[in-house]
Amino acid sequence: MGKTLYDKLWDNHLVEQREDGTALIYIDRHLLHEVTSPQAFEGLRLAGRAPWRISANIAVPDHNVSTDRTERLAGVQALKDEVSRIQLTTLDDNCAAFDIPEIPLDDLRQGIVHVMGPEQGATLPGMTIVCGDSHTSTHGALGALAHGIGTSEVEHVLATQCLIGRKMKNFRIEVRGPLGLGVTAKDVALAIIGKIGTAGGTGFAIEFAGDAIRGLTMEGRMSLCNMAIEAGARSGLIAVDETTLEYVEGKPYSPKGDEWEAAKAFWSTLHSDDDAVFERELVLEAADIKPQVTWGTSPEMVVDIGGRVPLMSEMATDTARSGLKRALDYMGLEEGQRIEDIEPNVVFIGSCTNSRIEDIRAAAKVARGRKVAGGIKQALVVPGSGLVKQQAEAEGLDKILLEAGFEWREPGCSMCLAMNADKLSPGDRCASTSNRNFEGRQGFGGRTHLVSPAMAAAAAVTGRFVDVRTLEEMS
Ligand SMILES: CC(C)[C@H](C(=O)O)[C@@H](O)C(=O)O
Ligand code: SF4
Repeated sequence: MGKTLYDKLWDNHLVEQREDGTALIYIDRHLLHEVTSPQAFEGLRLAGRAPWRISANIAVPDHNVSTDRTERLAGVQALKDEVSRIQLTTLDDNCAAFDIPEIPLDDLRQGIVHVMGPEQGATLPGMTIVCGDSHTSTHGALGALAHGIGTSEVEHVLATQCLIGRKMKNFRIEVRGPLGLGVTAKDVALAIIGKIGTAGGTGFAIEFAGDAIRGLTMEGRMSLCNMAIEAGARSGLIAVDETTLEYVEGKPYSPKGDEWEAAKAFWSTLHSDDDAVFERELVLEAADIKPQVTWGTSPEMVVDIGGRVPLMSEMATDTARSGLKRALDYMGLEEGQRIEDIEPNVVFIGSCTNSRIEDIRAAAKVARGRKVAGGIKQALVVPGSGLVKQQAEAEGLDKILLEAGFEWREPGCSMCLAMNADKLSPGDRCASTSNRNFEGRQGFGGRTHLVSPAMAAAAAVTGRFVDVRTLEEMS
């Protein structure tokens, strides 16, 4: 019987399979950030242990960093927020004490851990990759087995380079046919979650397949795998192809010379066999996927831009009715309200879902020659890393965005979650390219609508949600 891509990656890293279903797997790459590493380092300290394989680790600050240029230039010690300052200095101190390679805050390569990894070639096909962060699923876009771990597991991986786990089941989601103009990987991710729900992928590793997926750039593939966790799956995967190899070639940590040739030959085997068996399969037609907007407090509360908020009468059960009521109350929306009548007052373009160069290009394309609408009090564009920022500036994208009235910030998680100075105020309504719209996610009382970068930029320049495909430049 053939193997799935996930089966191959699992088997290649299996150290020991136990009869009770648990297994020990070897971890090739461990990414660290400031939020989930302090207790792990403390654990090592208390146990008198040292990291097992120093070179497998790479750390970067991202969640608590300031995205304000002046504050950034002043350095970590000058950071106004005390909690953030402690988090960041603790990461620096721990990396220094345990010899862990760290990309510091003032380094051009600094950025959101899930943007930095692939960019540096720290993420490579065929690897097992973990990080104390649920969006580690992002890295599966390169044909790696990648998932988030908890803080105690961070300590375990540091100490042993291994992880105890259970094999997941295989779920293939095939998206057939080309995506329409103005429809992006983000829309595919949201449409899938709208269909299967936030628990639809629980217990599975999802392999995204089909020509719509093969047609995505690496940036798009990362956006999609990033959101596998929002569909309940700890890992998202995409088979290695020419697009993957082209992306990986020449990255700082990528193999070179003969090693590159050998790696390439091996990586080319990293796809599901024709006769591989998936426990669950789903097929979607790309032509049916339109730009998506979430209206509620879970990523599965999502509709097409042309759609409307559900009606109470459409809910089948009392639980569904009270769930809808609660979401509508929090979001300040009416049942049946048209999405195109919703007016955000904040726009956030960034996060590990959508802060790569192609995302900034998409936003700038919509912003070019237009102005941020009067009702928008803040429109932030936050590149995912210093390298993305540099590339965008080389292409003049910062100028286009600034000209239109957007703010152009320093890299970090920013307004994706309220762990730094970029926050929504109670009642703010944000068109956001991030991945979670839970209550309070972007700040206490803040309301989040998840969209693609082009849709967020369109909302910024029109002051309401609008089908980006109807804006002149896109047609
Ligand atoms: C802080 C971290 C543990 C968390 C995660 O695991 O995802 C964060 O990145 C998030 O997006 O909520
Ligand atoms: S950008 Fe958001 S989702 Fe991604 S790692 Fe940071 S906080 Fe988590």
